[in-house]
Amino acid sequence: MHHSALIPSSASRLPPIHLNRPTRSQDYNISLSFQLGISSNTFTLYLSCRSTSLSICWASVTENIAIEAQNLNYSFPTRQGKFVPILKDCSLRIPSGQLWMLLGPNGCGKSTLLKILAGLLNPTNGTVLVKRPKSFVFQNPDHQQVVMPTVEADVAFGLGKFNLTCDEVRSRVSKALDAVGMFNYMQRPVQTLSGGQKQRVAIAGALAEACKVLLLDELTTFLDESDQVGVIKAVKNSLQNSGEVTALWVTHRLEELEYADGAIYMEDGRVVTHGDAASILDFIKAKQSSYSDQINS
Ligand SMILES: Nc1ncnc2c1ncn2[C@@H]1O[C@H](COP(=O)(O)OP(=O)(O)OP(=O)(O)O)[C@@H](O)[C@H]1O
Repeated sequence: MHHSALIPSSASRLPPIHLNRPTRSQDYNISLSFQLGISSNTFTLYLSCRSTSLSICWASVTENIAIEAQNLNYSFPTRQGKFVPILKDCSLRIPSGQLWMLLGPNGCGKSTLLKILAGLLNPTNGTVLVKRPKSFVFQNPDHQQVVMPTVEADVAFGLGKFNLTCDEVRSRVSKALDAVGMFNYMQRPVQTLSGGQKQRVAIAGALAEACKVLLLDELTTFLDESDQVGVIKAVKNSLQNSGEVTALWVTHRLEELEYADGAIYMEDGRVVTHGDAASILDFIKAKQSSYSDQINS
């Protein structure tokens, strides 16, 4: 892979710095990224090394990109000491304030990619930039962050790490529960909620912590249709209210694409295509119909 693939075209490139030739004879690439909290902007330092020269450039990651991955690879180590490739050269870009979906057949690597974006797994190589704070919400509502006796206490629980007054905590909890349509459930014991309501409370917890990116792993898998629609509308509503929260939603359900701004379609560890939701829906439908034609012929 040529080093220029790692460098955004908008980057202002500095003159190359020449280094001694590496001891190994083949060309190789290095890409490193740093997130610096300089005012409201995020800056990335890209280092690209090819054989005898190292070129360095600063790229300002524009405010309107919330999630960016470049040439991500991930392999699982086996007990025999071998590596099984799971993600292969995945690149994607998601603008701020949008709801994107991640789709693909079972085992294609969606959850693995989401966990890398969440920082729960480290990629074997490649770069990842995700705006912070970011929150990962799990698939099964009974296995996740919901731990306190009432809905209000549960959402307030995560705010303990901030130095907030009681009024600030109350205000954040109310706003977050309102955004997901759970304001009237504030005093309900968590265990009396439906699966979808628990998911909405978990999302409210992330919103109360002022998260900028929500990473949502197949939230609707165990939900019935009305809970499913309730959760997805809650996410959409939260994004619209804040204007700056971005969500990436892993799903198998094509009908959920109607709520999305954009989507990524994966197969066998690769990002096959990504773009606006309508185009991805057309792409998947065309694939499905050519598959049925093959079966019926
Ligand atoms: N801990 C692990 N060790 C070894 N292989 C794993 C591990 N976790 C996942 N895999 C493999 O990695 C591949 C991708 O898994 P992943 O869960 O990311 O896929 P997915 O697209 O989310 O699947 P699904 O839609 O079924 O949830 C699969 O082949 C899976 O078997």
